[in-house]
Amino acid sequence: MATVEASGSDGKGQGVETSVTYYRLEEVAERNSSKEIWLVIHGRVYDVTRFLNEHPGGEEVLLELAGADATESFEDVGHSSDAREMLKQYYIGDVHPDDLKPESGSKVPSKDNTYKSYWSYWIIPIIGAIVLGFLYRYYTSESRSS
Ligand code: HEM
Repeated sequence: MATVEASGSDGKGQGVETSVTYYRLEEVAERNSSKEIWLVIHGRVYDVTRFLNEHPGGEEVLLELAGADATESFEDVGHSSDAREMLKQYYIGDVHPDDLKPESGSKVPSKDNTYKSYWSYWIIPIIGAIVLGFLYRYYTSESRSS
């Protein structure tokens, strides 16, 4: 089982391979100067302080996103697989589950909406057909009786 630290302050895994340190977004946001730069990419926290001068894309872009979620910018650049491999060196932990954007959560209501729209899509024509059936029977029975 993973050892979970609810709020890491030093980011050390204490040598346990399976341990995950969770960081609140507030903690990440504090690391936003050139002294210490943390970034969030795909829900993972990276300490890129020592990478600042080595980044082929320059230090400015990292400084701009310091303490924030850089997922979109990281993906927009189309980083190579080598760049993605490099991420591992700077990984210090995960964003606390309570702070994760409801990416999967938002799928549930959208599924619900699809479900609802699916029903409204079918129920209206079905009710319409039933009403038309009744009207047809009503008029045909009336014309027969007169
Ligand atoms: C720890 C995070 C990051 C790592 C390890 C990383 C690594 C790299 C590497 C290895 C390259 C060379 C090209 C490649 O191999 O893809 C690169 C280029 C670049 N990176 Fe990053 N990067 C990181 C974060 C970011 C972020 C957050 C941005 C924000 C926009 C960014 C913007 C760029 C740009 C603009 C280039 C230059 C692309 C080019 O000239 O073709 N990088 N990065």
